[in-house]
Amino acid sequence: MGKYAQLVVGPAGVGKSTYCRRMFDHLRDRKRRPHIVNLDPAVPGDLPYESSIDVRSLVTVEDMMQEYGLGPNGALMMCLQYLMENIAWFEEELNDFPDDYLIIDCPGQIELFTTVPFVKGFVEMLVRNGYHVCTIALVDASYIADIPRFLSGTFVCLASMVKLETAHINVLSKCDLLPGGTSNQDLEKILQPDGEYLSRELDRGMAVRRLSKTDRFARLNAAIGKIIEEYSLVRYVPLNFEEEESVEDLLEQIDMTLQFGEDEEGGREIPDDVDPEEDDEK
Ligand SMILES: Nc1nc2c(ncn2[C@@H]2O[C@H](COP(=O)(O)OP(=O)(O)OP(=O)(O)O)[C@@H](O)[C@H]2O)c(=O)[nH]1
Repeated sequence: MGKYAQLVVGPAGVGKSTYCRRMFDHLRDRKRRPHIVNLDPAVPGDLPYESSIDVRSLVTVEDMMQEYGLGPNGALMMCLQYLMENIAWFEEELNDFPDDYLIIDCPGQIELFTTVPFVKGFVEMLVRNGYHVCTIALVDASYIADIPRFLSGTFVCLASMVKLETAHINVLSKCDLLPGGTSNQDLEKILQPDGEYLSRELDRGMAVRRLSKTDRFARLNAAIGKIIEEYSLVRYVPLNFEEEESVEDLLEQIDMTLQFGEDEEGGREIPDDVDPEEDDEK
């Protein structure tokens, strides 16, 4: 049986902790063995879930602020550097979890996934320890009402995809909050991005913000739409925790991405009514 990890990333308030808690329940109901890891040393007080590993047992932002007189962002960087220097501590904690499934709640600061090397180093440590890692990048569904905002969220996802080099799934979080009038057609333009629609919306956004649209910007907007559509760089999975089917779909995609179940010795159970040999012949 393999070892799996979901690295849950996204800006502050996008729903990472909620995702971890709800994903934990779903995985446990499916007889997996999930563990939540809190990787954010800045969380004050109690976590909204029961964690199996909490980086705050090693170091906290508050400790670093007091010890070095740093502000919160500098202290966060210092904490993660400290974690990487003491990664043996984390690996020791992991030793208790053979064959298990980690759900890792990450801090929301974007620079951790774009410029500084800590999270990449952390992923490499997991891989070294036999984990198959999938990054789950969350973007708030409310962003789709404002395409320039949505695209900036999308480029953040893209940056973490390029930087972390793991299997990667973009998730549109909080879909239960989408306005009632949102049609499947509207949503489809986002989930399977329509380049022309995106560049048109970028042009429109500039007009609304009274920005002067030079040819150069027009070409840039067109190029952004094209990159996202033609190179299939970004696909989103909508997630609505109020709908069981939505969570099932996401889990299926994660399983496929992590190639869960390909290994005969473990992974997803094959339903009783399916003959694997017959299936192979198809
Ligand atoms: N309706 C709805 N609300 C959600 C959902 N996910 C999160 N929220 C709410 O959004 C707020 C932020 O959620 P968190 O899970 O704390 O977000 P986070 O990304 O962990 O936030 P930070 O830890 O600050 O980075 C909370 O009030 C949640 O209750 C969701 O799927 N649906």
